[in-house]
Amino acid sequence: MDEKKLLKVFQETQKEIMDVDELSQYMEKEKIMRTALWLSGKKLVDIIENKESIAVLTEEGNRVLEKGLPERRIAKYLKENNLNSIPIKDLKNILDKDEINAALGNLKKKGIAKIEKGNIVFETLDYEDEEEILLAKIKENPHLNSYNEKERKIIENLKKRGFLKIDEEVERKIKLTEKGKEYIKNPIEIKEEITQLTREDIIGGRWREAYIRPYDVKIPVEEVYPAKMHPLTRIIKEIKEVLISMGFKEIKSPIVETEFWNFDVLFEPQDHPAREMQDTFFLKYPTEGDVPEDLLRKVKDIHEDGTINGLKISEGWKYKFDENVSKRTVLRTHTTASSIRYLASLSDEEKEKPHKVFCIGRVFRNEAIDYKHLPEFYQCEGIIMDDNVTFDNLIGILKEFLNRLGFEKVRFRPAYFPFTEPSLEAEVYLEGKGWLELLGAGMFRPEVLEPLGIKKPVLAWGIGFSRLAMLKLGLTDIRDLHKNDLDWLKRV
Ligand SMILES: N[C@@H](Cc1ccccc1)C(=O)O
Repeated sequence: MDEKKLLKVFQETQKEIMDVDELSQYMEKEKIMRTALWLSGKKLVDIIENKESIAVLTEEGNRVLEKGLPERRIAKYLKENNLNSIPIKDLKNILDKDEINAALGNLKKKGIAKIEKGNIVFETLDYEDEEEILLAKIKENPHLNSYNEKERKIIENLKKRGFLKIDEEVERKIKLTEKGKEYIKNPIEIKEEITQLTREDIIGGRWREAYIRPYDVKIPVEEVYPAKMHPLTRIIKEIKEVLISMGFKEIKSPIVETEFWNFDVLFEPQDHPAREMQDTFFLKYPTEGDVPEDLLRKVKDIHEDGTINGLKISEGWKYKFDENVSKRTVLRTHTTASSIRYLASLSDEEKEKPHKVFCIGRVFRNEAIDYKHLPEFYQCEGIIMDDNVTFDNLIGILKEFLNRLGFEKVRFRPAYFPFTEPSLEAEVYLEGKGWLELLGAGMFRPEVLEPLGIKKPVLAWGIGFSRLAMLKLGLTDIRDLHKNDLDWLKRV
């Protein structure tokens, strides 16, 4: 209906081309462009855009218009006080500090006053100032192309002085095409139109007579940015949904961890290089954490000589285990600490049942910050405990998991972790980037499971989640994940 209305305006005014201002006498302004776009899609009109520079007075410029330029304010002051000169040092009573220098310079440049022995001496107090005149003119007519060269120079100066800024304005005209001209030769009948079908329309039968307007989803509209979750939160949610749909249950564990849970229980020897300063954040407060004594003894035996309750199951690491090291506190370096805490928490009865759990959380490593390293990042970790689960099952599950996260090509290669055997690393293929390492996995070693009294095999995997988030969001710098750049957040 609006389209017909607009064409009817052309028909009645017998004009061929009209701008938005003219048309707004006949139609609401917001509707004009939308309607014109629709008509131009039907080749009935052309939209002609004209970019034009306009000068807009700044807040300061408006003030000047009201009170005069700083140099004028000096002149006014002198006039009111029947003077024709003033010491420079007294200017601070009339002007702001930052106006003084410019005012002095301009008085001299414009030949309005001279400076003699620290005094400003005016030739005349009633002078015309081109800058003031032009400022007033621009307020009336901001279109730059209506000013001549000399005026433009002045405008340039007003801009430098901060009284104006130059903006670009797009002027749009709507012009009938040949097809449009043909169309308006015939009478235009405007029928009642339904844009939103209501219950009353349906019951009352109005739908039968009125024209029901179809949607045109191609009409450009202003972009809107609805409120949304941070992309990282969104991906965490997505991963959780995938894992929950695969039958996993979520677990959590503390960020401040003892070396015992972060390393010892995982059969990482106490002199393992990963514990060294460069990787682990050791905490000053609290210095020590609680460690279950019974388990501590078992873990100590396994580390020292590979025995469990006096039974030798492994070579062990053959060194002197230090219980004080176990109690030291660290920021957890991996979420495997959560998995192992979960296994240790199972009662005898629960140990008879199968378990599938996962944990997503922050982990910390003392690494130099660069495009792919942050000292704090996310990991997502999962375990499956059940009779007869095998390494093949692990590969199958990981393939499924990675596929569901949107990675189609996945490959595995052997790897080493102190707590799993066999171990593997999974890589995913990304178009244009090649193979990228994404996760580590394996079957917990007997040295890990036996002290916990777990007899069933346990599959475990840990995924570098921040990395995954980067890949999914198409970022090349991990720092961008946390920069909270609003433009990026709006779009992503
Ligand atoms: N925790 C290991 C990943 C891993 C988890 C579970 C099993 C094997 C490996 C890491 O941080 O790199």
